[in-house]
Amino acid sequence: MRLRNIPRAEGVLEACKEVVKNPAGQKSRWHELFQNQNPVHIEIGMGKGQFLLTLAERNPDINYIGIERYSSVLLRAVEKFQLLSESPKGAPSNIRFLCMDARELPEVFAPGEIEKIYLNFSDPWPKARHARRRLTSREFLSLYAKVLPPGGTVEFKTDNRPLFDFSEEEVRESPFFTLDGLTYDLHRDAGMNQGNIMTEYEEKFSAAGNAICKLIARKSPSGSEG
Ligand SMILES: C[S@@+](CC[C@H](N)C(=O)[O-])C[C@H]1O[C@@H](n2cnc3c(N)ncnc32)[C@H](O)[C@@H]1O
Repeated sequence: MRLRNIPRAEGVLEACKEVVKNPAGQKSRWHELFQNQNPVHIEIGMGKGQFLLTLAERNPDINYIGIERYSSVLLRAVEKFQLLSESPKGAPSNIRFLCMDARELPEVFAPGEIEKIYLNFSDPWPKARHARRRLTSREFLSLYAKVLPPGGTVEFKTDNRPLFDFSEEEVRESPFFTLDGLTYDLHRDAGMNQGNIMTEYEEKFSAAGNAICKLIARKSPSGSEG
């Protein structure tokens, strides 16, 4: 996506009460913010928000937090949310938005505070020297292990086969996670595709004929918290 941080975005995000302005101040208190004890699921790199908004509408008993590091991109998701609010059906009340880098996860969430992490069509960072920046690298997996409880999961989708192969390898070598599911062609895999919600990138790439890969990594009961 070309847009980065732009002044108009800052104003809209500031005014939106679903955008949490001081996420670190909510650490250990996310249930208070949602005013219920429902599980919290997050999407990192939520982009324009179609995936998480649909999930939130379908699952009112789960709390969702969309994380995006660029305000210009988060703006698109928030505008989608605001359009829904003005529609007769209204917007889901179980969703919040954070403008932050995933590297800050342990400052924002206490150990075990998140039950599921979604990563969809994450940036591939194709150069080997940038491998640590990939959201499925061992560096990020160890951050995820800090905020998930034992049994918590990371679900990752992409059409980028080199990134997917790298991610599978990182999970297999991880001391914190075990591979719990994998497909190289999600849309033809009845089991893994059940309840699948397409992201904006998924719609674009599958329309172009690309197979979508998906893996599920589960935090081991014995795995330490990174
Ligand atoms: C290729 S887009 C995919 C958007 C969306 N998930 C989809 O599937 O349509 C990846 C998004 O992840 C965001 N992103 C990348 N690294 C991030 C990080 N470390 N923390 C938060 N967001 C990140 C990017 O800004 C971008 O919006």
